[in-house]
Amino acid sequence: MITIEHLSKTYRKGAWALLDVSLQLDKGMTGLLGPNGAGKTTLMRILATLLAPTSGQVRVNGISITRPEEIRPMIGYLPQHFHIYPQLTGRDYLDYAAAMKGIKDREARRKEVARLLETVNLQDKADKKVRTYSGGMKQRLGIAQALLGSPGILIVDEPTSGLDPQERVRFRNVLTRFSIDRTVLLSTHIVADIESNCRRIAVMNMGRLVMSGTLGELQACGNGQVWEAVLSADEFSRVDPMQVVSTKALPEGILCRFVGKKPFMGAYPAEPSLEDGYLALLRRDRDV
Ligand SMILES: Nc1ncnc2c1ncn2[C@@H]1O[C@H](COP(=O)(O)OP(=O)(O)OP(=O)(O)O)[C@@H](O)[C@H]1O
Repeated sequence: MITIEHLSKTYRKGAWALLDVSLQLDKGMTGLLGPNGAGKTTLMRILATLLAPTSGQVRVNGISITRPEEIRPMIGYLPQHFHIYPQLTGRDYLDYAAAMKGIKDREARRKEVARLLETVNLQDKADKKVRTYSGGMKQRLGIAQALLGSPGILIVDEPTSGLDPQERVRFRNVLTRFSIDRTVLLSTHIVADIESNCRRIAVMNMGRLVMSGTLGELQACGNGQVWEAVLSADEFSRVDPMQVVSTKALPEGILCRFVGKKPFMGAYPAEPSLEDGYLALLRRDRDV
């Protein structure tokens, strides 16, 4: 369990990258959602003890992150961008990463690496060089690296950007399996990644936590805020494009969806999706 209390971070001469964030993360997968620059990576790097906060407290299973040597064995971290030497094989890379994590005994390392290669379903490619891996295979290798030593907490930063849909689904399934008996924090700006995986959601915007709750609660943020209308091409050309969140071509015209205030008289109310709830929440936050 992770308890975050009044956490703030400012980079040198910068604005607040995090401002007074308080949040509790329990077992299971929590989705961390937010637009670019919301503060997700900053928060995750602090939790992984790679960055010191400016103020506030974080406890991992009751231990303060001011004691990183005690925290690090409990946490696996997959950063947004991670470097693997392309000349190494997947197996050699994991062996190296296991040595860096302090698994000194060669036989113990061999067993741990074999176990993780199987877990992320890379055993057939284990002895191929990383430069021959697809994006999804590299991400799975990244997850294997984060799982070295079986940490109870997994922090994964925007894992599916750049993956094709098939790889995304495979990667999500691997993560879902791990979240059953672990605390997993998964950051993304792709709402669909959260929808299929997460029990709970935290939404950040401009360094602040603007919502924390269930998927249903986020979806409900769109209640009374979602509108649809079928427009002709001419009518569509006169609509402010910033107001339209999606369109669909129909035989009778263009079905447009709007989030926010009723855009014009002829628009009719529609049921919000999770994405609509998220957009409504961000718009409300921007307008206050
Ligand atoms: N090393 C740094 N030095 C100065 N400012 C930084 C640094 N890293 C991040 N920031 C700033 O802190 C804020 C939060 O950035 P952060 O990377 O945490 O957001 P994010 O939600 O992870 O964004 P993205 O989805 O684009 O990865 C941004 O305004 C960013 O410009």
